[in-house]
Amino acid sequence: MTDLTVETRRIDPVPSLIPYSDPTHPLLFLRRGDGIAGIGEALRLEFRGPTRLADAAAAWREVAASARVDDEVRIGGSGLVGFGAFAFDDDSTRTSVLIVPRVVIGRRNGVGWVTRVNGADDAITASPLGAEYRLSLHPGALPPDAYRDAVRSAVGRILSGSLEKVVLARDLVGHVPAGADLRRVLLELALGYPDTWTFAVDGHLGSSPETLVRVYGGDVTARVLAGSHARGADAEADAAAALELATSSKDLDEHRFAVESVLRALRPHGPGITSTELPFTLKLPNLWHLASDVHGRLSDGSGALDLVAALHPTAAVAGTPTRAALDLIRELEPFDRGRYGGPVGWVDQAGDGKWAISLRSAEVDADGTLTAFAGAGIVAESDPDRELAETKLKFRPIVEAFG
Ligand SMILES: C=C(O[C@@H]1C=C(C(=O)O)C=C[C@H]1O)C(=O)O
Repeated sequence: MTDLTVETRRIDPVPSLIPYSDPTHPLLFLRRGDGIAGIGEALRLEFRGPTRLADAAAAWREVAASARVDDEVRIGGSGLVGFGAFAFDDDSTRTSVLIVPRVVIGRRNGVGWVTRVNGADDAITASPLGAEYRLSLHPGALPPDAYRDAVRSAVGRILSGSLEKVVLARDLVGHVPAGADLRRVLLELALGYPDTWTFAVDGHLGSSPETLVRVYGGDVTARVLAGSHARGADAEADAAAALELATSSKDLDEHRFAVESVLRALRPHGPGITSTELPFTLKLPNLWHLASDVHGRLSDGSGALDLVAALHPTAAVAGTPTRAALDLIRELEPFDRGRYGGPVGWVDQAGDGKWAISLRSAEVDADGTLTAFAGAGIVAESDPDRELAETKLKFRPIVEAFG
C-alpha cells in the first residue's frame, strides 16, 4: 500500500457542504450544517464476512501509521479521514468499505477547511444541481401482509422463550434515473431532519437519528434509540403521544435491551462508561423515540473502529440475545439487509471518529436500483398492525426525499 500524503488548510467555511460533493458518488457525513464532504477516492479498502469490522480497524491502523499528515486545523474531521459503510450481516453479499477521498471539505463551529490527499488539485466549487426527478417506492420481498405474518411468528418465538427481542425490517424498492443527482435527496434529508446524521457513502445514503459511537481524545459517547411512537396531530395529542411512549412498559423493555447491549459492549473498554438514568423522549419530524445517552472515558486506547466492531450489532437493530435474534432475522427476512442497520461514519488518523447506525436509509446500486429498509423492535407485547405502521413512519424520510 502506498503511503498517503495529506494536507489540511483552513478556508472560509462554505455555506453548505452538499453542493460541493459529487452528484452521483457523494461522500458525506453531516449534522446541523457541520461535517465533512469527500470528493473522489484516493484509497478504497473493502471488507467482507464476520471479521469485516476488526479487519477494517486493523487495516486503518496501518493506513494511519504510514500517512504523512500536515494539518493546520486539527479538529474532528480534519487531517486524514476514511468514510465507512459496513454490511449488517456477517454473510451479506454487500461489500463493506473504507474510503479515503481525494479531497475533503469540512466545516465545524464556524471553522472551514479543505484536505487534499496525494497532492490532489481539484478546484473547490459548488456545482449546480442536476435535473429534478421523482420516484415512487414499492413493496419489495417482504410486503406489508407478509411483514405482519413475520411479526406474528416473531412474537410466537418470543413467547416460547427462544429470545426476548428481535428487530424485523421490511423493504421498499424503486429505480433512480441514470445520472440522477443524489445531492437533491441529501439536501431534502438534511433540511427535513437537521438533528440527524445525513450521510452518503458508496451509494448508501440516509438520515440517521442514532449515534452508534463517537470517540474524541479518549472520550466516548453514544445515543441509543429504541421504542417509538407516532407524532400527535396537534400539540395536545403530541404531548400525549410522548407521555404514552415514556410510560409504556413495552417500549421501556425494548429500550432497556438496547441500552444494556451498548453498555455490555463498551464497558470492557472503559469501566466507568454509563448511560443517562432514565430514557428521554426524542422528537423527530416523523416520530417520537425513547433515547438514552451513553458517555465515559476509554481506558484502553481503543479507536472508533474498535468500538464499532465491539458494538455492532446492537439490540436496537438486531435484538436480544444477539445470536438468537440474528438467526431469527435470517429466517424471517427474505432479503440481505446490505448496509442498512450497519455502521456508517468516519475515522481519522488518531482513530477518533463519528459513527451512526444506518437507519432511514437507502442503497442506490450502479444500475439505479434503489432498496430501502425500515424495521421495528418486536417484543412479547408487539402488535403486527402497530409495528407495520411504525415501519411506514420510519420510511417517510426516504420516501419523501426521493418522491
Ligand atoms: C430499526 C429501525 O429503528 C430502530 C428501532 C426502533 C424501535 O424499534 O423503536 C427505534 C429506533 C431505532 O433504533 C429503523 O429505523 O429501521
